[in-house]
Amino acid sequence: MSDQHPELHELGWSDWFERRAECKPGETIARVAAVDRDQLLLVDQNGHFRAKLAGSYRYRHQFSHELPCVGDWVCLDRQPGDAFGVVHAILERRTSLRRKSAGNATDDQMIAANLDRVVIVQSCHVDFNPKRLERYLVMVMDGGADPCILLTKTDLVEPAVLAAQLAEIDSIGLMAPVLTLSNVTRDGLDEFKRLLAPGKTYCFVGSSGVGKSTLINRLIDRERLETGAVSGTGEGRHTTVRRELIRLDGGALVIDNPGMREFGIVGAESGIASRYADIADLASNCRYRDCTHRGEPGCAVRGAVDSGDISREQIESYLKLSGESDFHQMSHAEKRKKDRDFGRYIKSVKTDLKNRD
Ligand SMILES: Nc1nc2c(ncn2[C@@H]2O[C@H](COP(=O)(O)OP(=O)(O)OP(=O)(O)O)[C@@H](O)[C@H]2O)c(=O)[nH]1
Ligand SMILES: [Zn+2]
Repeated sequence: MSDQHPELHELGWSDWFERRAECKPGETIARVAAVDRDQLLLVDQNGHFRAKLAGSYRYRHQFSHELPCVGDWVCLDRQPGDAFGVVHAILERRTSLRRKSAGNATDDQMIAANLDRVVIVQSCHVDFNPKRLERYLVMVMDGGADPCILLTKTDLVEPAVLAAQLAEIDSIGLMAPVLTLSNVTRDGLDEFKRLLAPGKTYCFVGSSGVGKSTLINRLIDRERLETGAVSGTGEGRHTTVRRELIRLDGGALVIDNPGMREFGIVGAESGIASRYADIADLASNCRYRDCTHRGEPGCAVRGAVDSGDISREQIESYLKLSGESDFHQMSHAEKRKKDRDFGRYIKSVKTDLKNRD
């Protein structure tokens, strides 16, 4: 299909969405920049504007994960002169970050959608905790986004301490990039900025106090954060909405909202880890010891996909998480070691999740 929305690429649009856009004639596409109760702040090639969800959409979609969240792409109706656009559809999400509900997956709370990379931030000073890092990793991968690990406050520890932490992360054997920086000395800041590609969407998760806001303020100039709010009058109510989807000078998009801050603190994610553990168990039944689960005969993992026991998405994120995309390039001994390490890793995450509450 030809690209019908070149002007949206700076906002994160891609062929993936183009193939799934099912807008009716006359409807346009925009991205959700913030959600404020029943009002949406949208952005398209012409700038920011307000919108509401069509009553019919609300009627047909009652689960919380079906409601728009920041980062979503929507189809809307907006006549010239209208104060509000009317949103009729939300495009399929390529990735998401969601807070798992204790009960049904349909009650999951969406935090943000269509993130390309989630930066998991820990301070190397007092916050460093590999177990927590692993939990974040599993949650990020479960939503389909690529993770990246960032250690902040390098100015507060001796180089040897930092080196030991990096070695510990390395021993987990994940393929996610690991970066370090100090918001104070700005050491590592330029390297980190190089990771941010134009038209890609990023967000930052991690415990309170690790330096997420400080870093985001370094990336955006402060002024834009404060004047980023858009005022408007909605049915007699005067409100101000702070933009949560921010475009950096280099063209990368950053989502920053309060939900991010709480992400990972809430429990009940053990379902995810046990799902991965199930796949790891299955893999031990594959005919070939070094099966990559990418089409070998006698593959138990593919078998489970074919019979519908596990979804293709789960397998994809499992393969990503286990780093098995690089698997076939390893020697036999390396593969054996990796299998063992990953099995152990998954078990530790699972145990850790169990022990948490
Ligand atoms: N020494 C040092 N201090 C830092 C660094 N980055 C942030 N800080 C300080 O750490 C404190 C917390 O930083 P924030 O940016 O507010 O942390 P946060 O992750 O946004 O925290 P929440 O908003 O609660 O999620 C502030 O006092 C910062 O000045 C760093 O690289 N080195
Ligand atoms: Zn297999």
